[in-house]
Amino acid sequence: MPWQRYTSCRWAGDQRHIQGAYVSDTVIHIDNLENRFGTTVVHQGLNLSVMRGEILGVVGGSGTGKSVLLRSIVGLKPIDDGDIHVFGQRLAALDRRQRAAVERRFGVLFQQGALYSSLNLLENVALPLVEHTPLSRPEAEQIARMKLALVGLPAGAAEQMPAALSGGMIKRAALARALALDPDVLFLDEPTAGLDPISAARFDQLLLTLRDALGFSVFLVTHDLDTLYSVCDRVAVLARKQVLVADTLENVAATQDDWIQDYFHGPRGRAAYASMKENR
Ligand SMILES: Nc1ncnc2c1ncn2[C@@H]1O[C@H](COP(=O)(O)OP(=O)(O)OP(=O)(O)O)[C@@H](O)[C@H]1O
Repeated sequence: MPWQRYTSCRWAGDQRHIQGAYVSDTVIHIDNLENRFGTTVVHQGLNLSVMRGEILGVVGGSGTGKSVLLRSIVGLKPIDDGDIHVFGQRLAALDRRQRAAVERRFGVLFQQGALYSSLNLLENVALPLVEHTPLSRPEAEQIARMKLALVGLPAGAAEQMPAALSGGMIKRAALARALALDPDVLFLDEPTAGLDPISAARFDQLLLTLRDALGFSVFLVTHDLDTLYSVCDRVAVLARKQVLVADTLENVAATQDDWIQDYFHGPRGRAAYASMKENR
């Protein structure tokens, strides 16, 4: 029983105070992960945990393997070594049916939004419900309308095609689809990329509000320093094939590492920090 193994580990009983709420569980634990493409080693000896209810920001230079890490957890990239435990279950030990049950508890928003261009917003959001639940199409569409409202889209948006929408609306619709099955963990790959600063800030605020209301955990790959400062409980830095540090933003920013110092204390980092202080 893999979960029994956890009970003797330091992080199993770890209690953290995250934005006003105590969380006491690890939902994802990655142990000694290795990922390769041919002779290119992307991850080696990578360790990381995601705690229940937290928003974990994942940062690192381009090509350090943030998206590959996300894809490994959600089952889109077979890992080459190590272990990933999700909800106390070792992924490699699960059969197809068990794995599908775990993956059903994930919501994923990919970098490009990834809506089906031939389906309107309502059909896009209803699709996972039609495919993965016994709901009838009218029932699925009723829930899809609620999800579209939840992310702040007007009722009239349901019948619109993705091509007719702004970037911010597409991100919201993609978020509605990621939330369709009421996930326990939401995976977001650069959700604010390509958005203007006002739309990006609104998206960040929406994410925070939904997390506080619904209590899911978030694995958030981002380059956006404003997002890190405004929504993340902890930040993990990927560098040199591993997670260099995973801690509060304050502790991460104080870590003595050239990339971290450049990233958090360069001009953009200082501006994001100043903006966060101003908005508090
Ligand atoms: N399907 C693939 N085949 C071969 N190599 C790949 C594949 N997917 C990713 N890689 C390589 O893995 C490495 C990590 O890629 P990944 O997309 O995870 O980086 P990233 O940190 O998300 O980068 P960015 O911040 O630029 O999006 C890169 O060197 C990339 O070329």
